[in-house]
Order: sequence, then structure tokens, then C-alpha cells
Amino acid sequence: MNKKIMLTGGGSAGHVTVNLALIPKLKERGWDVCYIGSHHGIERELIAQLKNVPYFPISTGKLRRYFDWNNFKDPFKVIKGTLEAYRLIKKEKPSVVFSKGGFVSVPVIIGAWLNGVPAIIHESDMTPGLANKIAMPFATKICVTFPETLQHVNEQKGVYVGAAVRDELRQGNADKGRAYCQFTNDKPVLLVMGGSLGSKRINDTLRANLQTLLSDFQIVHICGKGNVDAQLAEQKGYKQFEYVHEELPHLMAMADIVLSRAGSNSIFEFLTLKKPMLLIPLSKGASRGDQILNARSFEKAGYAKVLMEEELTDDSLLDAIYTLYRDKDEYIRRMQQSEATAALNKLLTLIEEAKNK
Ligand SMILES: CC(=O)N[C@H]1[C@@H](OP(=O)(O)OP(=O)(O)OC[C@H]2O[C@@H](n3ccc(=O)[nH]c3=O)[C@H](O)[C@@H]2O)O[C@H](CO)[C@@H](O)[C@@H]1O
Repeated sequence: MNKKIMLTGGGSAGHVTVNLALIPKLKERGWDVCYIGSHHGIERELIAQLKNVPYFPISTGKLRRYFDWNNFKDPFKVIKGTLEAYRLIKKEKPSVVFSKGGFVSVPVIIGAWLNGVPAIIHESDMTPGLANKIAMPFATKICVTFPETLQHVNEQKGVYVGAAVRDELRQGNADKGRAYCQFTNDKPVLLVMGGSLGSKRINDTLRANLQTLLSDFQIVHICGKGNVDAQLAEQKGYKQFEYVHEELPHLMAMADIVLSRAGSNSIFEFLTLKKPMLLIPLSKGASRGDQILNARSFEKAGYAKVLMEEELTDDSLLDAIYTLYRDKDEYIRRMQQSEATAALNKLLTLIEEAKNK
């Protein structure tokens, strides 16, 4: 039986990292893996770093919930992408398609359906994103990260699997992280991560309070493409990166506490590594509000402290960071009891089952 799987997902790193977690496991189990993504999305850059994973770019259009002149052009790009995906699947003949969502995945799931190939979707957030909502009728299984999400998906197709976290994140070494950042052992480390694209609001508020925070913490700041502040390049105890690849496990390992957006993958990674986190979810104005739900769920479980963007000021940020640090052991104790990050094996089983149908 042909063991070939076609993966898709992109637009932001959050729509790729589950695939990055799965690829080595699939290869270990003898699967041939290929990937469909967009021409210029972050998925192309991330998948290019892997060996033996052919990448097929297709045309994609952004699906927006608001008015934009591109809304007139983009449906045609999606139709073109669907034709391209249909032809690629016909030619490559995967036995299963797996999607992590994002706009590029819609044509691929429809292309799989047109070819009669089973398609599995993984949804990371509490409520399904627009792309996954459109793709769901064409999928055979919909795997969810939060049990609450099952109520938003077709009963026959929905399966709770939890979060899929890359194995290498568990292999971090705090000393390597400190050496990479030229940090010392005598002050705790605050890791700041504004999602895979960075967050201007978090960057600005953090930098406005940098001198105060640096008297108590060393700070490693992942600030997003184009957001490094050159004037702070020489600041002792403060290290900025646009985006971090293979050193990320070490940076996470050395962090005592984390300040982050509430993207699903990131927060489950911090949960896996038992890092007390202060979450500032992306506001409802700028999104469908999924990060707010993610953050509230973690707050309720006692894994995170939450500060809403509308309440973000210099004082509230400092207060929240210092309170989190003071209470960190309580957060760690509660996170030690969680079993929410064991999805990889369940996903692999579902993929094997889909192939055999
Ligand atoms: C603005 C936006 O649309 N955000 C969405 C996007 O977030 P975003 O792309 O930020 O997604 P996540 O926080 O879920 O995941 C980011 C991933 O990138 C990795 N990473 C990040 C920074 C870095 O330097 N190196 C690195 O490897 C993280 O370890 C993580 O695995 O997808 C998430 C999952 O569907 C959603 O919850 C978010 O609402």
C-alpha cells in the first residue's frame, strides 16, 4: 500500500509548526512526505530547511471578513489554486492529505475531495478559523486541540487530540540559551514572544519599560520581521531576534517566565515546558477573538495570567510581570498536572487509519 502523505498549512508559523512536529515521526514510520504551500508564505521558508520534503507552491488568495479591494481578485486566485492542487494530488497520488489550516489549505482540501483522497484537518484554536470552516465539509476528519471545539464541528468528523508539540522543543539547554544571548546566571530570564509575526503593541510597551525591567530580569525578545530596534542593539541583558529557528528550544529552556501573544501553538509549547506565562491575546478588533478564548481557557486552568490589550499600560504590564514572577511556582505546579500535549501519537494513528480506509 502506497504510504505517501501530502501536508499543507501556512500563512503564519502557527499553521506550519504542527506539520514540522509530524514530519520526522511520519518519516520514521516509512511515509513519503510532500508539501503544498503558497509561493511566498513562511511555510516555504520553513519547509525548505527540511531534507526530502518536496514543496509544491500553488496560487492562494486571502479570505477576509472585511472589505478590501483584493476581495474581488482573491476568489479567482483560490479557484486557480484549487485547480493546481487538484492536478498535483492527481499526479502525486498521496493516500492521505493532512492540513494544519491557513488560507493555502482550502484549495488543497477541496482538491483532495475531488480526487477522492481522505483529508484530515487539525484545528489549533478554540473556534475554527475561516479557512478551516470553509474546508471542513470536504474533510474526512477534524482534529481539535481544545475539547470545547468539538461543539463547533460535525459530530461524525470531530476528534479531540490535544496539541502537537515539536519534540526538539523538549531538548533545549538553558546554558546554551544563555551563551547564545550572552546572559549571566545571576538574574532571571523573561522571554517575550509576540507570535510568529511579532506584535508592535507588545514590542512598544515592553521597550517603554525596558530600563525598569532590566534591573530585575534579562530579557530575550522575539519581536518579528523588521521590528528589531537598532538603538537597543548594545543594551546589556536585552537580546532581540526577528524570528528564531533552531536555537528556540534553548531560549525557551532558559526562560523563567514568558510574556506572549496567545497563539495556540505557542501557549501549548510553554505548557509542555512548564513556563509560567503572561498572555496578551490579540484583540477582537484585529481578529476573530480566538486568542482571547485560548488565553481565557489557560487562565481558567491556572496555567497563565491574562492581560487584555485594552488594559495594557506601562503600570499594568509591570504589575502583571512582577506578580507572575512572584507566583511562578504555583503556575508550574498546576502545569505539571496537565496532559494536554500528547496529540502527535493520536494524529499518527488517525493518519494510518485514513490510509487503510
Ligand atoms: C496573527 C494571527 O493570525 N495569529 C494566529 C496564528 O498565530 P501564530 O502564527 O503566531 O501562531 P502560534 O503562536 O500558534 O505559533 C507560532 C509558532 O511559531 C514558532 N516560532 C515563533 C517565533 C519564533 O521566533 N520561532 C518559532 O519557531 C512557535 O514556537 C510556534 O510553534 O496562528 C495561531 C494558531 O492557529 C492562532 O492562534 C493565532 O491567532
